[in-house]
Amino acid sequence: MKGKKIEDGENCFVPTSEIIAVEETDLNKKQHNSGKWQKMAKPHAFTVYYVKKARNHRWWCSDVTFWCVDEQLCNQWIQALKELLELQKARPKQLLVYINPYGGKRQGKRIYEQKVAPLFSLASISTDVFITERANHAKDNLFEVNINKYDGVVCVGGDGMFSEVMHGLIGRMQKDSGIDQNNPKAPLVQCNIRIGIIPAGSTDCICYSTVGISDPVTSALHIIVGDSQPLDVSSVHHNNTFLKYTVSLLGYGFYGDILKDSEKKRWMGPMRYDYSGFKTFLSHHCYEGTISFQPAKHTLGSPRDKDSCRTGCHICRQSEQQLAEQRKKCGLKHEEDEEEWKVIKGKFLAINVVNMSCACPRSPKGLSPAAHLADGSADLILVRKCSRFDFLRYLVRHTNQDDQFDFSFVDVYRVKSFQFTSKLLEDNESDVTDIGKKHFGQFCRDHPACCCNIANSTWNCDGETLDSSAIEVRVHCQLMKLFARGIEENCKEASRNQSRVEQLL
Ligand SMILES: Nc1ncnc2c1ncn2[C@@H]1O[C@H](COP(=O)(O)OP(=O)(O)OP(=O)(O)O)[C@@H](O)[C@H]1O
Ligand SMILES: CCCCCCCCCCCCC/C=C/[C@@H](O)[C@H](CO)NC(=O)CCCCC
Ligand SMILES: [Ca+2]
Repeated sequence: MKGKKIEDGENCFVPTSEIIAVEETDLNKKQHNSGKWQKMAKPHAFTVYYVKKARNHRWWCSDVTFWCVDEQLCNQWIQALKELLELQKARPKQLLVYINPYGGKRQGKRIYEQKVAPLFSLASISTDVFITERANHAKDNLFEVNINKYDGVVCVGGDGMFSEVMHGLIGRMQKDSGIDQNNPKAPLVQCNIRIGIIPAGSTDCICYSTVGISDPVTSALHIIVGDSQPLDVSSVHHNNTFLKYTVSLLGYGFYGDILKDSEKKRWMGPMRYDYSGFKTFLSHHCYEGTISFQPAKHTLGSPRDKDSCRTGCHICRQSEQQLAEQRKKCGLKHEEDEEEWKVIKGKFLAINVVNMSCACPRSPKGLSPAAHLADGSADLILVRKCSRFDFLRYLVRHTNQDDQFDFSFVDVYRVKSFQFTSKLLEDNESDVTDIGKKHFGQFCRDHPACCCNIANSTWNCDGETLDSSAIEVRVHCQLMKLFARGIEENCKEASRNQSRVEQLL
């Protein structure tokens, strides 16, 4: 925390919504050997802790101390400011915190204890902290806990840990409402308990794409001020069996293969993705199959838009209104969907379905820079078979400002539902007696030199592996909420204005 001293004639402007706490100042701890109040016989003081916005969407906690001789006046100020804070009804008072001690660089516990817990305590937030001992511990616990006691759930970890907590919360919500998750057409019940993400994983793409930075203090402050960001969630089914939910990337081929390989190298920490990424790039496998999807006609945007989803996004707001109208009309009844399906067959290096941009420190604009957080759609990115050099050109564009969709071998669609069946499964279903296929080994029969893999790939579902050669995906508009506000526009400008006001007044 940084301290700030306001000298005579100087003023400070902070909106109440960005005040973290107000406290009487302990004069024994505070040095007051400079300034006009130094001459005060018996000074009284209070400190206001507030959000300071820095560059690149980073927030930190700053403070300013006010001094006066009149004790009563000082107390009146403290009281008045505390009353103003009480009016901030969206702020959480009681949180349930899950820490994955093994995510990312295994720093989750330290990050929480050193950077986050002191801020929660400053903001008078009570917490029940649960350190996980195994995978799915948090998810299982969410089915047992008295959830109504909490104003939110915080997960300290990476995308995988977030996914676990999300599955626990959504699953619990459906169970309590008697909704069968195995029915792919069931209208799911919205989850109103917000999730806060304290990034301590390897990619932290969900945090980065919803806050604009992967920084534990920034995320803690978004939780404290009670931000709320709705989020689309896609459900993944196979043959009327629920498999998983996804909010960031559902990827087959390249990203699935990276993940599968990297799971064996967890001991490497976040570096495992670089190692497996390089290996998978060299292997250059493509996969054959059939894709069907329903275009998302209800939303105004397109994946080729130049504008990205930002705080208060009008496209997401419009989807929210549509959702509310639909609920009024049909309640929880399933609405028959007659919309057309498009079918594409081919050989692909990567099939990616993204519910959000998937921006992360490795790729600051993400896999689909114009994807929206809460518009009820996902972007389907198809990377067809191409040369290694072309695929590298495509990948490099994830790291610079060039358009990664401007390639003849890349197609992108905004969809509301999607299906995939691998060629292998189609062949097995249509011709189970074709023994030659079973004996031919792993690679393409027609072109042994080509890299088309007859074996299936794996799905990368928010960083968790999922093996299924046929899936059915459906986007559920704004199924859940995060303690975030989306990425703020002109953050630098905002921070410059704040400091200008501070200097001027
Ligand atoms: N105590 C635990 N021991 C082992 N695994 C755990 C434990 N707690 C949670 N997990 C599992 O660890 C997996 C990975 O965790 P997490 O997402 O936090 O880190 P990561 O994979 O390094 O980061 P990212 O997902 O951002 O790439 C999750 O699937 C989660 O279910
Ligand atoms: C020559 C330079 C080429 C550089 C190419 C960089 C491309 C980076 C794109 C990153 C996209 C991340 C998508 C997010 C996926 C997460 O749900 C998942 C879980 O955390 N992470 C990964 O699968 C980890 C995926 C890691 C991929 C490397
Ligand atoms: Ca979306």
